[in-house]
Amino acid sequence: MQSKLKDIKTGAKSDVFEYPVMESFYTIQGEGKYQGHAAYFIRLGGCDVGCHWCDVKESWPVDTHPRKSVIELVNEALAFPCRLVVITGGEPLMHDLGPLTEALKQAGFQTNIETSGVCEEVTGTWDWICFSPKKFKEPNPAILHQVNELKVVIFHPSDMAWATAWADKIPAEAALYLQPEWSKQETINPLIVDFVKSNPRWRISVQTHKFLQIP
Ligand SMILES: C[S@@+](CC[C@H](N)C(=O)[O-])C[C@H]1O[C@@H](n2cnc3c(N)ncnc32)[C@H](O)[C@@H]1O
Ligand SMILES: Nc1nc2[nH]cc(C(=O)O)c2c(=O)[nH]1
Ligand code: SF4
Ligand SMILES: [Mg+2]
Repeated sequence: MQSKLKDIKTGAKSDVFEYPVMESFYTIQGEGKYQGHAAYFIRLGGCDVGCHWCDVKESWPVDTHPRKSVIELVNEALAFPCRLVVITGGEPLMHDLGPLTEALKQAGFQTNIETSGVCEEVTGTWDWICFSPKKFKEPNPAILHQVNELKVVIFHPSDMAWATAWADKIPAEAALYLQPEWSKQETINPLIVDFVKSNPRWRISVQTHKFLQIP
């Protein structure tokens, strides 16, 4: 295990650097480009974006979750056969993800992130950034040029124009997804089906893990 990495801000050794962890679990990525891939998820605590339809509101507090060190998190991930880690939350970019992602990469993991892009700074070394902007809090524009996947949740028909305008702000090769808000599929699915048939650069992402009844 690596023990010489230092956190760029605090100088703390990465193996003792700690994060609030709501949960971590081995599952199948249910959404977006990596849907269907086995992945180890690390869900960090803390989010102040306030989406009223958020499906993991228990993640919002930053102080109530047990803290785990980089070395613990990497060792837990290494216990499973896949070498794909997804860091999510909460809003994971609330934290300095440099030490965690550097250690994960040194251990041989692909590092993917799920983020709203709301952060002071985009930290971490990423193989895949899934950017899911929200109307409720402006993302940091610094993330835009690094985006690999845009995945916008559609709750109301009026979200469509807001969602699709983001495509002009990110790299042309980014994968584009519309994801129905889980409780609104009856009204939203027909809309996004028609939209993608007319705009085939876009794709649909449904939360397949919920249909499969897995974490
Ligand atoms: C829980 S969030 C955590 C990561 C980050 N805070 C974000 O919002 O991207 C993970 C993904 O779930 C999506 N999501 C959250 N609640 C949802 C819901 N009720 N229906 C559909 N997607 C949802 C988010 O947009 C995001 O793409
Ligand atoms: N299986 C599974 N796939 C996911 N993709 C994004 C998720 C998230 O909450 O960030 C998620 C999740 O919670 N479970
Ligand atoms: S940004 Fe993500 S974690 Fe935060 S409230 Fe919205 S969906 Fe939930
Ligand atoms: Mg989820």
